[in-house]
Amino acid sequence: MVKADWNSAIKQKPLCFLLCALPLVVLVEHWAMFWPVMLMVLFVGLPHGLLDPWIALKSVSLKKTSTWLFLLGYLVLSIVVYLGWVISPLFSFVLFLLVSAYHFGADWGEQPTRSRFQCIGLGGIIIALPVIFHPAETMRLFLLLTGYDFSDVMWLFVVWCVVGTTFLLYRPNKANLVEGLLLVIISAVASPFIYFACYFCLLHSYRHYAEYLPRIVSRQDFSIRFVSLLLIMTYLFFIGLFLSLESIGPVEDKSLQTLFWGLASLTVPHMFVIALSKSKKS
Ligand SMILES: CC1=C(/C=C/C(C)=C/C=C/C(C)=C/C=C/C=C(C)/C=C/C=C(C)/C=C/C2=C(C)CCCC2(C)C)C(C)(C)CCC1
Ligand SMILES: [Fe+2]
Repeated sequence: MVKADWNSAIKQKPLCFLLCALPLVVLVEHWAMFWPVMLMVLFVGLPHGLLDPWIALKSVSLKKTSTWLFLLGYLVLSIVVYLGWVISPLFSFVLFLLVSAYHFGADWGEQPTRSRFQCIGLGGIIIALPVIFHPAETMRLFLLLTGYDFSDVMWLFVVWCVVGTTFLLYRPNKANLVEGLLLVIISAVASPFIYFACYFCLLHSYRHYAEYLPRIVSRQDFSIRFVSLLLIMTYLFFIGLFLSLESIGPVEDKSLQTLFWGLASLTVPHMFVIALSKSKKS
């Protein structure tokens, strides 16, 4: 895709999705979009991790691991990350941002074209945009998730975004540039959560399904029943998390806490799997 011309760059499916989302984001009141968008994250974005067992167990390093051992490891790692968040929310949050940036940045290129450091920089653009356009609302969400006020270090996000943009412009890929531009527009007009959902579902998760799903469903070991079981387990995990949280403030805030804490717990094992699959020969 590096040498693609503008014409094919703007015909990429994720770009079409973002273009379709744009009028909705501009025209519909954001409070009215909260629950539909939350459902989109839960039913479109969240399940993209369900392909992880099929991706991981095909990789060279885990080929001989039993499925149950893999699932247990995945679950234990998610719980450890969640407990880390309970013990030290600040440290875990910073780690979550860095790990997410790497995971998101990899959407815009990975080794050998981009180093890990560059991926973290590129992913920083995605994370920093709502901080830049909606500082008060984003700081409120960060406070909700960690109990810490990040207003004094907001400039770090600006620096992160500038570094990421430099990487994006250096050796530019036209599709990535158009995507970046659309994300800037959406982050400027949408609330941070709606912007995140657009990126997470329409771009990140779509790419993941497009890359892995056709190969996986054609395999003999793919089972709809097993995926459904994992999906039910995931929703039970989220429902348990929601019920275990103390209810202070509106139910929307509690749902956002559940969503981001849940995603943070799943991010580390999910990232390991993707890193394994990208480490070639999987
Ligand atoms: C397989 C398996 C399973 C499942 C899994 C899954 C389902 C996964 C998923 C995964 C996933 C699904 C992942 C995700 C990730 C995500 C992320 C990584 C995110 C991030 C985010 C961020 C970073 C954000 C930020 C912010 C905020 C917070 C606020 C507003 C603004 C902003 C946007 C900036 C289970 C456990 C059942 C069991 C075992 C096996
Ligand atoms: Fe992902």
